[in-house]
Amino acid sequence: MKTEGGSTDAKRDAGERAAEEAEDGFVVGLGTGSTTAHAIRALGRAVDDGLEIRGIPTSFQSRELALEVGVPLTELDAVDGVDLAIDGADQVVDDPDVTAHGALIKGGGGAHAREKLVDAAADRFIVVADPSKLSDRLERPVPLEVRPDAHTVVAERIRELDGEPTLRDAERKDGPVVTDNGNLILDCAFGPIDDPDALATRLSGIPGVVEHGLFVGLADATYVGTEGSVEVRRY
Ligand SMILES: O=C(CO)[C@H](O)[C@H](O)COP(=O)(O)O
Repeated sequence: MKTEGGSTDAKRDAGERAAEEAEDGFVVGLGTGSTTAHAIRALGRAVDDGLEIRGIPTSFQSRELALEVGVPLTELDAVDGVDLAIDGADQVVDDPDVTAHGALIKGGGGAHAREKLVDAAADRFIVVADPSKLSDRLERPVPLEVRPDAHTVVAERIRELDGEPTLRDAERKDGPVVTDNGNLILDCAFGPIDDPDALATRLSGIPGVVEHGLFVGLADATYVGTEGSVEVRRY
């Protein structure tokens, strides 16, 4: 379930601007997706120019790209902390008048379990986005990474919460998407989500759910590329 739309230039502007926040000695969380890929490429160029960082990939995709562009890698359990995480989002609440301002839906690439681990561990978590991701509330389906043997019982619990679960199908492979962790993805439509924090708590409590794609209270800022400039939302 990749987010559709969004200009490449806007994504590049956001990603490259966020990469400028990395400093010598930083451990940097490397998110997943097309917007973050611009940040990883910019970090690779900065490393070529002498910046000394280590990256923690959040997916097979971000690991491969980091290796390709020369960002030295480490692991979450091999470092004392994460200084900065840069990651994309599928939807971002952009309304300073609501408590959910800055809450996210992630997992369009099925990488949200590792992304949440790394983003939550970071001293500073910057979301990179183009304007198509901004919304006054979260309403896209929420991806749930679920254990393969649990997908039918989790789907039933989602229906009890008035959600509509859909097992994510793979493209160019018969059957479902299998995550980097060997699990399945249920995309769960709840309609407009008035209280993401409350829904996040309920989803976390369902046995068999490895991780859900609601990121509430985690982001420190969103860098929004607007084709030529970058608007910064701080939380
Ligand atoms: O959460 C994610 C992957 O699980 C991505 O960050 C999210 O889907 C945004 O991707 P893109 O920058 O390609 O629009």
